[in-house]
Amino acid sequence: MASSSSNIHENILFQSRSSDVKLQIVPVQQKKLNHVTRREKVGLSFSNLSFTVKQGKQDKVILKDVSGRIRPGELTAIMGPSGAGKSTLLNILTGYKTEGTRGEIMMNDRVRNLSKFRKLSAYIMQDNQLHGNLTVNEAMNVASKLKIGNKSAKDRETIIAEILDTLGLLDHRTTMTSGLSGGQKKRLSIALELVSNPPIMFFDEPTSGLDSSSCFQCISLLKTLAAGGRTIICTIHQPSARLFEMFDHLYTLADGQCVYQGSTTRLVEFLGRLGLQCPPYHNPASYIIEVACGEYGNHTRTLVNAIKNGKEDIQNGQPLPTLEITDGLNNSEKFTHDIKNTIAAAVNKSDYKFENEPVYKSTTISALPKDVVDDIAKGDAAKDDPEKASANSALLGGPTEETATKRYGTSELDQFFIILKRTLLFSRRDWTLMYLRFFAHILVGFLIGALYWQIGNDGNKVLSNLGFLFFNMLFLMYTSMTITILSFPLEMPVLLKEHFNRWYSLRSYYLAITVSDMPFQTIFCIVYVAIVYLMTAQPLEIFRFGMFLSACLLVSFVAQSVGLVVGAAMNVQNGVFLAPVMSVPFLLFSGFFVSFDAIPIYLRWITYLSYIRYGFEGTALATYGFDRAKLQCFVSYCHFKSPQITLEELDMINSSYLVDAVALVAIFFVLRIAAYLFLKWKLKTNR
Ligand SMILES: Nc1ncnc2c1ncn2[C@@H]1O[C@H](COP(=O)(O)OP(=O)(O)OP(=O)(O)O)[C@@H](O)[C@H]1O
Repeated sequence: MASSSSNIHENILFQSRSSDVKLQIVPVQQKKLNHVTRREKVGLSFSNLSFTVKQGKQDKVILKDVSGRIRPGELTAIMGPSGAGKSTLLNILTGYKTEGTRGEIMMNDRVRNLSKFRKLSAYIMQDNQLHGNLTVNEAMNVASKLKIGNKSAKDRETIIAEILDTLGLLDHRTTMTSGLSGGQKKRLSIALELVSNPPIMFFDEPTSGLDSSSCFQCISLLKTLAAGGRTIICTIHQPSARLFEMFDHLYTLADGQCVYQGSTTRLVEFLGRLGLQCPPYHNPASYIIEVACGEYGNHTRTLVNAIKNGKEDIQNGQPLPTLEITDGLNNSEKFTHDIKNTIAAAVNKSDYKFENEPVYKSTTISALPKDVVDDIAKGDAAKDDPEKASANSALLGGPTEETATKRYGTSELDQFFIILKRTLLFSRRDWTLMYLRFFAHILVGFLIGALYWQIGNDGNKVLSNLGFLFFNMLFLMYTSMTITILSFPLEMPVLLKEHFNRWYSLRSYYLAITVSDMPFQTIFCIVYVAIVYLMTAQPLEIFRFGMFLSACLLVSFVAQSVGLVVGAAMNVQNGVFLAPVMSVPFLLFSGFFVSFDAIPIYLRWITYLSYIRYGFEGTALATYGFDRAKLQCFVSYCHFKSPQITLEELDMINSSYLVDAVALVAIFFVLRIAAYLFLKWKLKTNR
């Protein structure tokens, strides 16, 4: 009976939704990850973990001295009412949150080295964070090149096929990520991380937004991953009874304290001992949440004391803890004292072990496919024998030299090229980023060309021509800046996830995105400048055109850098408002509205910061400088017939094009470095 149910589960798990009808006739295939890199098993324990945030002048304690233990080969659920601290605990365990945290986190019974831990773990966040403009295959290729770039292309291909097959995504290889269903996106997020076969995986609400069937598929998948020897931890709100029984281990929080830790099958018994009888046919998962919410009276302290705030771990076959009579307060102070002594002894001896050694057994094991059960059994049997273990399990095996020493799966130079290629690929597919921008440049180019038609050599229309030069700056500034402000913050969540999961360094990423848009921006700018330059009849001399174009290009690159700084420092809403507002002084002090001499001395410094001024001056010098011959005059008197007079009026007679160009290059570099620093800061503070 159990075996047939497991077959059905497996079928449901690995068939696409559209092929439900074939469910009964497709033979069950053994789906195992045989080619992924073998990694060591990771067990995690924590003791007296507290998390405090500042709220105004006061400290708010969110986690209160909780302890716990999470074993490899088990699927662990962190449950609790809303606001109990589930996400906070998960974020601390992943290493995503470090500030404001107190307490010990141990990895395989040794004090955790966060850097080493991050190499072994993967954090799959709630909102999937995928690039919509890549196909499943492309996304997998990028992940594999970044994470296991040392393997041959053929090996990577095999691993990708194996993972996609196992996760039921093989038929969707060519589907765009944006076209996947919620459950498929979740599976793709898992597949991307599975490439490097992390022994410990964290999931923040993996079932949120999924229908009940997809929830079941998702949890079944996590169960299968756990059965392979991995440590799987996820937060979950309130699973159905069917989902709940798939978890091996339950960690329940209420008001920042642990109210239950142990096997899911012992929960009802544990609560019963404390006089909290779960009604028959009532979902135990709902019942513990109701108890934690205080629907049956305030039992939080009793539960916290009974489970010793997570120090007790109720496993199958282990006696339930006896309820200690206390003064009614939780025992955390006593525990803190105890554990500090234990840790101090451990640091001296380096052999710290948790109170209760794990009893590694799952009562829901019969719900799993047979090969998975075999794996668990082998893992169990080989537990005390590392050699046996590495031979038997898909996951086991000590860390290789590589995983032990290298921070990333590939060199930073390779990372740069892989990210560059990926960015170019989805830029090419991004309608707004590419085609709309291209059409906007052409359209505005022709409009401006028509408006200022053939005025460039007319001595009577010099002021209008200066207006044209200024408008060029305005247009190039806004288009380059706003597109970056709009698109860059959208990248942030993906960057946060990938960078946290050690796909690449921030340096490689930043360099790649810095370089990636330049070719497109250059082409758009050349097309625009060529159109307006010819239509407005500016001097037809190659060197003047070259200088004019260079000044325009530099201004658009600088404006793009401003967009990057704003995009890195704030969200889209604030950026879209603030960036244009902040640009106003630069426009005012560009030299077009007020000449330099007319500006009050105490405000002149702003002109030195105005990149628009350097751009405007550069194009004006390219147009009227370098001994340009007198303009034509079609009326009786043209005041600006001589280009010299125009430059004198603009206070540019002694200006140097070279100085303008160097200033623009310098501002460009300063802004790019500033954007990098903002990004670095944001990656830190966003956690
Ligand atoms: N940075 C912070 N500043 C202030 N309060 C915070 C901060 N982070 C978390 N909290 C508070 O801590 C409590 C626990 O938050 P957490 O997100 O961990 O809860 P949760 O159990 O995951 O809730 P939910 O199920 O609703 O997501 C909440 O009351 C939350 O408002």
